[in-house]
Amino acid sequence: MTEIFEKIQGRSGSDSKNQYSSSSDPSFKISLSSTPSVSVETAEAKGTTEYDNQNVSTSYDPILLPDRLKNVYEEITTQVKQIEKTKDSEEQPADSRKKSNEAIPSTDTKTENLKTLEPQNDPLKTPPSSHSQLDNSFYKASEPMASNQIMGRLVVRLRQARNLLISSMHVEPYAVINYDKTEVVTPSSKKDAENGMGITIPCKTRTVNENFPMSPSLIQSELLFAEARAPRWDFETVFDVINPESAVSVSVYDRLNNDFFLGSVKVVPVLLNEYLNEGWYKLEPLDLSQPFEGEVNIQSIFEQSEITRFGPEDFTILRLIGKGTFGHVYLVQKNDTGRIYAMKKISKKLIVRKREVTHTIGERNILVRTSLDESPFIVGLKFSFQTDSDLFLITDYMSGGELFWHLQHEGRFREDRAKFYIAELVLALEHLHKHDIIYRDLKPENILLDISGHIALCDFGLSKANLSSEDTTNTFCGTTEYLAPEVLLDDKGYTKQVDFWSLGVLVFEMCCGWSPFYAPDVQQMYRNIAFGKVRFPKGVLSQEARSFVRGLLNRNPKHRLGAIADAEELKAHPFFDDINWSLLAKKKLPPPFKPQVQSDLDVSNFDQEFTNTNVRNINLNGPQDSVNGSTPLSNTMQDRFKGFTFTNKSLEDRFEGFHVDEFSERDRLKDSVRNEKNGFDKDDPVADSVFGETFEG
Ligand SMILES: Nc1ncnc2c1ncn2[C@@H]1O[C@H](COP(=O)(O)OP(=O)(O)OP(=O)(O)O)[C@@H](O)[C@H]1O
Repeated sequence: MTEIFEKIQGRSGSDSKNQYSSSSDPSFKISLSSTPSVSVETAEAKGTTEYDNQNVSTSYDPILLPDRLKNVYEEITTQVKQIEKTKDSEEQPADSRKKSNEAIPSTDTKTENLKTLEPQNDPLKTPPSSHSQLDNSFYKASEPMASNQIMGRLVVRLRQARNLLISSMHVEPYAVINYDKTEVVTPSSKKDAENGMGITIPCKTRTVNENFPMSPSLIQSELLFAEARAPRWDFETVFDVINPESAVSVSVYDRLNNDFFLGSVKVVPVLLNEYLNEGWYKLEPLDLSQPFEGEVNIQSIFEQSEITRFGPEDFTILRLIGKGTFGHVYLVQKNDTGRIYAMKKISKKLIVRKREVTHTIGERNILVRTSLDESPFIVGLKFSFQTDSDLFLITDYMSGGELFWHLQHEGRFREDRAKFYIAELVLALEHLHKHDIIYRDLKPENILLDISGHIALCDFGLSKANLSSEDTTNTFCGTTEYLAPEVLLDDKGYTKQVDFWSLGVLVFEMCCGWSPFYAPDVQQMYRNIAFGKVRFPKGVLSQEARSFVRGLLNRNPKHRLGAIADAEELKAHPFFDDINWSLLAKKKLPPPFKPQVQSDLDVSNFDQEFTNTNVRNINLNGPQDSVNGSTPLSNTMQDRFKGFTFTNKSLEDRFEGFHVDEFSERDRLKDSVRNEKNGFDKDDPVADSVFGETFEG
């Protein structure tokens, strides 16, 4: 990978910022997409220019281009502006363009004179973020090519930081690099001595009072402090590019001081083939009103790929990390980029046999939908494909493991830690509900932690899409302990409110260490859910937390917290008084717990029962277990899986109104529960009474 940067830098013949990389090869092309859109050859070649993509608009800074490309630049700019004009005259609203970079590179002495060439109101220019005083010389194609045209690799290199705001020289800065929900952790910074690099001392530390010259030991400690403020990583990683809107975000922490947060920055790279993005980017603090220092040097290069479809042969299985009802989940490595993912392999025969085809296609569709959209706290789908016998979902690997795993190991969480997870879950549910999706299977096993300790929901196998706020559904599904009473009892069906009930169960379980309705016997558990009292253990939950749980565990869904204004109501509850929702949504609130993860390949947060399994002989291209057998599925059956493969081509969500998987057990169960409770009227407002430590929803 280093070679790529060296190649590019070598070509441009300089190390300066934001250089356009040109080749000495006269046939070198600036190509904006794999299909003919804007293709410009260099002066030495024919010089033909083709344009046909109305969506392309970009801008280059001519000062940054080698001389021989300046003409080309001018030609592009003129043509692009013409395209823009045409678009404007077609009455496309100017503000329909997406804002791009959330951060801008900072200027340094070298780039100071390379300031904006375009007028401030140029729509192609990224608006500087309000809190930054720095100039912006970083552009992106404001309306990138259709997403199906952009597939490739983004090589990102985090070189170093400078002027970090640290209080002592004893630090071990490392960074978490995130692109399109894929996270990578760098090792701690290298000492400059290891790099053979000299170090620079910031001016202010060099002021010397002539009457009191600095002693050698003072100079030495000044030097060490300056060195600590400018850690060097020279770390490279490669990401798969699927969503052209995605930003590279870099967050710097201090490993030595309890993962202390030293700032973060977000940059949307220019996705032009082999274009070198480089700059010093100002780090942002959590609280933007505070003065803050620190910058990072980030380079990235996009390499376009011709491949638009992937299959099992493009991945290598490394470990088994989980088993679900319909298949196994593996830690895999993508062969071309080396990127690590989780691969869920689902047996077609098994889902046909269990009449779960619609749910499985539904899961894939919801993941596609949430992946193409900025969905916080939902595991990101990268690829989906199929063979004759199996379906495959490739998602970002959440190396922090299941919340269940941590809860099991720690017994229970402190309320502030539980609150953090619940708050992120509220945002995840808010997002799903806004998209008319009910999650229906909220439980600690389906809540994963990423490398930083943020949550990500996985397993949308039971989710139901296309259900607006008034709509009801009545499939009997979910995990017993978390089932809302109306799922058991209400013939008219249930609504999104079932997710908030499960959330109430979760808050209780996280803080108290057991589930409020748990019973070893399932029938008893149903009875507890329908009629049981909830007992709060003494001194565990604050008043606000109890009130929050009571609000959620209200048996009448019409009176449940969230019934009127969905997640907004939950967010406004006093339990969350100390949560800054906008910072939380941007993942800028530091998680209360950071999972121990040494590298991308670390599986220590998963059950050894899975991770110790030998996976060497697994054949992803054919049936491997007895359930698949050897008889192939009929063509009619295979047809039901059409559309599962996700190539990031135009998204045609095919959410069918489905009504499958009714458990025959359901009616029997309802009757038994009803018989127990004579006269229970589900429509009655249920008294929210609390008797000391006990309440009935
Ligand atoms: N992206 C991921 N990163 C890390 N681990 C994952 C990921 N996806 C799934 N897992 C692990 O695999 C387990 C099973 O995955 P999942 O719940 O999606 O499978 P399932 O077959 O739908 O399971 P279930 O039977 O519970 O419905 C998860 O609980 C988790 O431990």
